[in-house]
Amino acid sequence: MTEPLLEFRDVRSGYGEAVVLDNMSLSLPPNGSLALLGRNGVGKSTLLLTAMGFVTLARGSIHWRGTDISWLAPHKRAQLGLGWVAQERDIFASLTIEENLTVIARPGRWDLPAIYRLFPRLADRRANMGNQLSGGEQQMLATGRTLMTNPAVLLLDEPFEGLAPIIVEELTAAVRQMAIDEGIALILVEQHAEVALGLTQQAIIIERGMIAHRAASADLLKDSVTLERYLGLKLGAS
Ligand SMILES: Nc1ncnc2c1ncn2[C@@H]1O[C@H](COP(=O)(O)OP(=O)(O)OP(=O)(O)O)[C@@H](O)[C@H]1O
Repeated sequence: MTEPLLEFRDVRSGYGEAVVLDNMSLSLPPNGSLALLGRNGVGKSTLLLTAMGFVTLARGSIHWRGTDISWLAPHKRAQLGLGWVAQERDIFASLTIEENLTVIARPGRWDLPAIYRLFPRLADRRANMGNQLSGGEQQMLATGRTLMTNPAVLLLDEPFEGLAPIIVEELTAAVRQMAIDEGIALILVEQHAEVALGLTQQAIIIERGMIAHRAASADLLKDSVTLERYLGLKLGAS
């Protein structure tokens, strides 16, 4: 059996005394893709922050290719190949697009030409400053900047939030290319469940910090009862 790329074993984590995630066990194979679904505030972003080491573990362990990384600092996890794209996007406002892309780059197949092929909008605006970008361009830049570190897994936190439908389509195509064509593993936190399920192989639904449901994404997409029960989603109406 292939060793998982990233594994959570019975993880409990949170902020200070407040437990947000509990009994969290999941396993992401190399080239795997996982949608994290759930209503607002159930702990999806906290799961990504826990994977990166920004949120401290209270119990359990986190493993990368079989090695326990539970106590490794976030920048060390990034060096191992965990590529996190924050919900806030965190663009450097006083740097150009090109400078934003190269500032934390590491050698690999994702270099400037590859990012510009994936996001032609960024190529057109390469000299624009970070504070002169639309929300969609910021998201492309945040994603491109993380790809420039040549990660083995991308952790995307609500990448489509607040974006116009045409931009969502462009980004969806890019994510599909990364995940399906390029084989980068992916954990995708997303409010648009139908979009997330269309981009991933597996899905979990989180409720009050615990896994309430696991399924293959294609199966969950057809499971209107579960989607409505946990997400309040009526199929075709999202
Ligand atoms: N820095 C923090 N300090 C204390 N509590 C926090 C902090 N960040 C998040 N929380 C709390 O942790 C819980 C889970 O938040 P989290 O952002 O992980 O949820 P989420 O599922 O990603 O929600 P959303 O879809 O709204 O982003 C919430 O109750 C939230 O208020």
